[in-house]
Amino acid sequence: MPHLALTKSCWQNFEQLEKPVRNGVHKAMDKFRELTVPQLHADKGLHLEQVKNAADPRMRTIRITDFWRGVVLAPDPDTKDGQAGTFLLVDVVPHDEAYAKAKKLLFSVNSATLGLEVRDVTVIDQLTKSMEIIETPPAPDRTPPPVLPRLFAGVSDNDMQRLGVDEQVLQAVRLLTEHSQLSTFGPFFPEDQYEVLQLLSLGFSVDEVYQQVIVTRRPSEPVKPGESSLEKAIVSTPNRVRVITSSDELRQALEQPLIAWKTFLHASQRKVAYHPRFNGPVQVSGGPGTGKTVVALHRVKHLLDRYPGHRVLLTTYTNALADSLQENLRLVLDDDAERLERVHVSTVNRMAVAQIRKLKNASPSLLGDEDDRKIWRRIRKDLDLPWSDQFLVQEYRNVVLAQQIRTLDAYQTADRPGRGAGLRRQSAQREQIWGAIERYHAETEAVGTMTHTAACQAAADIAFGHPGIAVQYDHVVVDEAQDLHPAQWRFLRAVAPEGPDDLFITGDPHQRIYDSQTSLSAVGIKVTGRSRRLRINYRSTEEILTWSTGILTGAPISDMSGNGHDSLTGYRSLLHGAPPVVTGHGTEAAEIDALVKQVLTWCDAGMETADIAICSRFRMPLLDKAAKALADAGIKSVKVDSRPGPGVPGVRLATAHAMKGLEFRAVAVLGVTAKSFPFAPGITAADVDQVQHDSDILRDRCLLFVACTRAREALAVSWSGPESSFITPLLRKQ
Ligand SMILES: Nc1ncnc2c1ncn2[C@@H]1O[C@H](COP(=O)(O)OP(=O)(O)OP(=O)(O)O)[C@@H](O)[C@H]1O
Repeated sequence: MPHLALTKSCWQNFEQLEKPVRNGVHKAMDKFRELTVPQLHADKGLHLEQVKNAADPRMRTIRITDFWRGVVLAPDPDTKDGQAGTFLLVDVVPHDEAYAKAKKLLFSVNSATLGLEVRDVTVIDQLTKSMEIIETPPAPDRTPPPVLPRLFAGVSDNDMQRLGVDEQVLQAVRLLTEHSQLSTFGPFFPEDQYEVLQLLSLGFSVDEVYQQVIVTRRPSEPVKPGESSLEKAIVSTPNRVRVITSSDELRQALEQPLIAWKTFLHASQRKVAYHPRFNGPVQVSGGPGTGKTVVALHRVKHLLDRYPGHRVLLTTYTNALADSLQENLRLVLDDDAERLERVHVSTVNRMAVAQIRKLKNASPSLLGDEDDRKIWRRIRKDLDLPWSDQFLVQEYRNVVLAQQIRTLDAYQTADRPGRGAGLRRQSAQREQIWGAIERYHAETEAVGTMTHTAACQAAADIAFGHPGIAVQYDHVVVDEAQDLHPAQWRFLRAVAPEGPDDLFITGDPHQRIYDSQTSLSAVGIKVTGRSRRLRINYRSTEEILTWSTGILTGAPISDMSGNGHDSLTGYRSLLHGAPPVVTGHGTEAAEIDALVKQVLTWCDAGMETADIAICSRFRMPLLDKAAKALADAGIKSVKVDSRPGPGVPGVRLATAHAMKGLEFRAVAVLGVTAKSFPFAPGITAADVDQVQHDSDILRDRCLLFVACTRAREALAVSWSGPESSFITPLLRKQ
């Protein structure tokens, strides 16, 4: 019997089809599973027919209803698969459109990745011709235009071929002189070839592109003699094609809403998520929206399937993100109770508190940042210390807690990485600070309070000290890892005993928005040789991405392993849309007025209120004013902190910190002023500690970057009065 496969675009369009058409698809698909190829051809209802004058002689159409047709790619006729091979349902469209589409599509097998690819031959030819016309020499009496350097002049035809760029594409590519032309042409090229060209244009060498694209994608087994390369390509392209193996699978698949990330992983995502076994901790990094969370979810699935009976901890940074992970886990595990039961989803802090509660039979009372700072302020004043409250808070958190320093002697000799203000070893200054720390310990212990970070430290001590009592997991998967403090890492290390597939870590150092600079190796987590990077953004348009990435230009970002710097080189999106709306206003009232108009425009364009988020650095006063103005305009709003479920209507209101990990079709970032980004009271003065000052500024820069990169289709950035210095260079470019 023949097999059936569906392309990603066919799936994506299926949801929009009317019920009778969907029923027609089901009926047609049933026949593909029940009949032999000759029977399929003979079936009157199905009307499987070859398309005349098609660019690809294997193109067929099938009848779905009176007016709708399926566009189908038939197996290669001259191979044994011609009789039992895979039919690919490419799209379901009205009759005339189906024939027009079937005529111009050409499927091929990429010579390097061996993946299936498709192109509209006519469009590429037309684009090439239009470029050639521009190049035609001018009349003899006109001055010839300057010869522009070619975009890919440095890449030989042989190398292009080695990377799978074929003749038709190469002919077009050789005419390109600018990146913008590649962005216009690219989406018409076969996907793997476009990806190769994008990376080359971003400055990656031929060998680097070969490693990144070809090696990751090429199937490990070569095409066997007699096997059809088309057939092999169909099964080797899971990021764009889904092969259906049973009638139940088809029915279930078509009935469920399409969740592209569940089915069509990019090769680089699949390779790491479904890697059979890692010998130790793995780190996956990538810019915003590159699918790190998606990969983490698929890894959980893989671990549950590979290790029956094993238990997995899936952690993230905030409760809101943990809720969303739990929800998505249900989807990726198809609601399978047995596997769901073996996964615990929690924030690290919540786990740590549970750990302490288990041992001490009482919950610690947790100190918020503001209350913690008040304690330090009092101690500073009482002891008449020459340092600021902030200096003391940071010294305790980033040196003492980070390195588990428990005695004056240890503090006197400790390195203080990331701290610029010099404190000599064995000095009276360190002794003075230690006095304050002892006082802090005594005060907080007396009333039984601790910060979340201290709770993680205590929980790690319990876990290491009482292994019998501590909860342990066979595997720990960590999302949003960039902000974890060393104490949190130690706790995670304690709950995940060392071994194969012990820790799977995803994060992005460009989104570090808390004051935690951790080196994984310093907390005993060695990822050398097991570090992977994702580069394609699936969330935002290239326009939003380019603008947002500009906020970080020139800012050195240290990587998670602690061994060097991270970069967004090669980070890109395949989506395109309108550029961000970036506007300064004379007054806050004018900014809020413009916001309400913007939200109404987005709603008029068909967005639900829950698809829209409004964000500012702080809740007060802007978000409250925005909520009131929206209410006056009859638009409901709801705070993200109140954890509204996905079905609750209302524009989402969030502080920039609360936007971490979330995404919306449209995002308005308000109050991007010189006073808010950076927020001076939160920045250590340069003359107090230059290193900490730079790190505080960077943290605020990343915060604005995080807020802007939550937008999928539309981003509006606004301020009143002087704008943030982080965006001034971007305004000059506009
Ligand atoms: N292979 C895929 N196919 C389709 N959509 C995808 C794919 N991978 C990720 N996405 C979508 O891209 C968006 C971003 O994914 P995800 O949240 O996993 O990225 P992330 O790297 O964790 O982002 P961030 O670091 O900004 O929080 C989500 O809407 C997700 O569903």
